[in-house]
Amino acid sequence: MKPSGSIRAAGTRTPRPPEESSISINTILFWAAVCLGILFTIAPLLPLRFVDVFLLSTPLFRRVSTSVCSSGLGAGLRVAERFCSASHLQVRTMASSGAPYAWERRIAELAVQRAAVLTKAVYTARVKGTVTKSDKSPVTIADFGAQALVFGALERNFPADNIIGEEDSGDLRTNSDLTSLVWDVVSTALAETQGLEGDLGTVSGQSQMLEFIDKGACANSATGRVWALDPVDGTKGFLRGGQYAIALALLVDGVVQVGVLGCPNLPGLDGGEEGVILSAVRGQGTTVKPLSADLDKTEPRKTTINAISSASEASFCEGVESGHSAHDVQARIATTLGITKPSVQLDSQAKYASIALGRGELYLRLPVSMTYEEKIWDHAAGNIIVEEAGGVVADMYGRPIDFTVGRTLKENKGMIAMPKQVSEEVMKVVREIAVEHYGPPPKSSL
Ligand SMILES: Nc1ncnc2c1ncn2[C@@H]1O[C@H](COP(=O)(O)O)[C@@H](O)[C@H]1OP(=O)(O)O
Ligand SMILES: [Mg+2]
Repeated sequence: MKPSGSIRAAGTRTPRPPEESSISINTILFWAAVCLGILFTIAPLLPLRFVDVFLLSTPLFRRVSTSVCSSGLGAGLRVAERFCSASHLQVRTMASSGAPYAWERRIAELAVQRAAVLTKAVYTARVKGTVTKSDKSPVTIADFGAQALVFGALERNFPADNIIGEEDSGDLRTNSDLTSLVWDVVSTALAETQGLEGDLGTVSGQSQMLEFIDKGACANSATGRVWALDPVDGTKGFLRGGQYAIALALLVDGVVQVGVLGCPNLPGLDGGEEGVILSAVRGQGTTVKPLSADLDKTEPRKTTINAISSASEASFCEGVESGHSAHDVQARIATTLGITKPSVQLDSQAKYASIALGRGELYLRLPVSMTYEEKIWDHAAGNIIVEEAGGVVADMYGRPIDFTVGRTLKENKGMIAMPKQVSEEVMKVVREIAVEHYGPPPKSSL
């Protein structure tokens, strides 16, 4: 694990790796801006291949353009950008966006999209390389492969950040056949997404793949910048042919600041192709795009939770697995709230995505056992995506979710997500039924 000496003020871009931030003298920046301005201006006149290769693949270009923008000398560059052809949009997006966490959001979206190429291939494949983990839950080659791809992308872009990931390479290191299966799907996904290599990097071979998979062992979620990943959330749904999600979030000092959910099997936008990718940055709202879109060239669409005036109007969703949430308690809550529509059952954080898309209003997740501790990667991305869409997320006692306590959310029990307008009404009913059914909130373990 890398040292956690990476605490930065919320909302600031991750500094480039040490060697990249060394270009800091104003004179160099000024002349770099001038040169880039000239280059961008004459770009359309040059052979496309030369320009693309130069602009998109040289590390020097990335270093200089990042420094130029952050130093405020990017004006010439931005003016020159107007003359550029569409093939440079990738660079323009990277260089000119000043919104907090724009870089993190973009890389997280691209990484989730590339991971989805892999998971979709495994989803339809006959062999999924399923093994059962020590906690009896299933894991497939898609979980391992997607984790390797996403962690490789984080390592390339944010090498000082810490990472919490659901999987580790233990099962692979003792099973070379399984490792080969994972490598097959990783290398295929890399080949199919070559255009992303400049931004996300690659995986050089099986040994680096295992190294990447093991980058998620961080146990501290309270300080510094920490990414949390569930490479295939809802593995049971994934194996059953149901919903699943690739869920990635960035926490800064224990607060979720960025969340991305790739949901390959959710219905598309406007009746389009199946699959959506949602993302949220704290204070900037939640947006959605088709999962298969060219993300740099597609305008994000704002999405908001349905504003209802009474909980009785809600349709509610819950998990499919009766071992993961208490369907009977959820049904009782729904009846008490006056909800008449039957529940919509779907696996994974696709539930958070669905209500953020206005395809349902309420998500109820009451525990089957009070000893179960929800995992940070199962909720961090969904949490910010609902909150930024105008929703409220709380536990069954109405307490906010505490993401500072490590890999599990041990300070909370159960989970509910709802529109702000009815949150008091819903939380009152859920709290009363929770106390009656499970007893009062357990004492804090801190
Ligand atoms: N006993 C349990 N209670 C609540 N959630 C659980 C339980 N066992 C597993 N899970 C988690 O529920 C998530 C899926 O939720 P849903 O059923 O709503 O789709 C998975 O991430 C799964 O974790 P894991 O990935 O470790 O199996
Ligand atoms: Mg999960």
